[in-house]
Amino acid sequence: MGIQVENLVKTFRRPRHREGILGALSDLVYREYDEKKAVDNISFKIEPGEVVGYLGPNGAGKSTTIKMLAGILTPTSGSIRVGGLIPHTQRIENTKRIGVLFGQRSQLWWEIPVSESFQLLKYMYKISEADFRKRLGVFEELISLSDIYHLPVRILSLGQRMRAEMCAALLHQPDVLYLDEPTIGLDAVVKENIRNFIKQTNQETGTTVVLTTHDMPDIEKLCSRVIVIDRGRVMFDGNLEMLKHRFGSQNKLIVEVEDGLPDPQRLLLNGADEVIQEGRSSIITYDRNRRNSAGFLSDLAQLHKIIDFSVNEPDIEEIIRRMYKSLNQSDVESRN
Ligand SMILES: Nc1ncnc2c1ncn2[C@@H]1O[C@H](COP(=O)(O)OP(=O)(O)OP(=O)(O)O)[C@@H](O)[C@H]1O
Repeated sequence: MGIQVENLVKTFRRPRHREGILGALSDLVYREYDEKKAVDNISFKIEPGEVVGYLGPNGAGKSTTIKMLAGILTPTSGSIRVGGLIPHTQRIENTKRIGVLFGQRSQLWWEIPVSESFQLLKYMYKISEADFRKRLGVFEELISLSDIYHLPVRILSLGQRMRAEMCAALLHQPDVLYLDEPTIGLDAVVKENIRNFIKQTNQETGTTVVLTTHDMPDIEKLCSRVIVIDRGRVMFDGNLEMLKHRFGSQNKLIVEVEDGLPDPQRLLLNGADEVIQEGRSSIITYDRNRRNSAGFLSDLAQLHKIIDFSVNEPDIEEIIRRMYKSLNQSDVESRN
């Protein structure tokens, strides 16, 4: 199922708190409000079966968008179509076709065993006994459920609960899955299990997946495309290769020479963007679209005996960090 979002806006009205006792009394008599545009004219189109990472710094508007896509929040303006439906007006039909997981909040009933939550979901979504059994079998195979199936949710560890939450979100075999921070707070092994589960579900059932995350391996492992937002606006929409090309052209050459340290000024004159010396190593940062490691190495070899060297390309974590930094810089520039 595809998703179409056009000129989406969500403005929140927040009561303004005036300072001091007089301020508090005035607040009681006459409330003033601040407006916050959490989502500011966002448009994108997601094809059926795509796995899209919806990224951005804290407070960028990711959760607000997901809540509008899921029909939990009503947009201030703009339009959303999920498989042709308008989520906030056709809530019931829409809910049947989507699965939602908010990593920070539980969708399961706290006091009752996972198995009974699943029975309730089976009833709510009118899942046949045969389909129910079949899906439990798939979940068991992909993520293993039997160890926690009869335990009440409140006694589950975070990792155990997230396994149950993922299965609960997928029990009715939704066409679209919205995941808000699905791996937050999990240990490395559970994270990897959850990622595999999402990937296999997408591959086997063609479920469209939109996920927000601050976890870079989630993105690398899962997302064929990323949409990056900042202060409610789309800053980048494309595949990871495009993102790497735009923000990941800086390589690091790490060199160790026999006789002391090379002259940083000379390296900077030769086109290095930055030279950091740590112990016996020199870390030379350069833009690989303009320079290459061979150039630096041959120049260094004229004056030094090179003992060791390596070249590091930036990983996705570094690329996103640079992108967020450049978003902040453009903010500072536009304010000046
Ligand atoms: N119910 C609300 N009332 C008022 N303001 C809100 C409400 N929900 C979110 N906001 C504000 O809207 C902005 C976007 O919030 P949102 O939760 O969508 O960000 P986010 O990108 O998901 O952030 P994070 O990565 O920290 O989860 C923030 O400034 C937030 O304070």
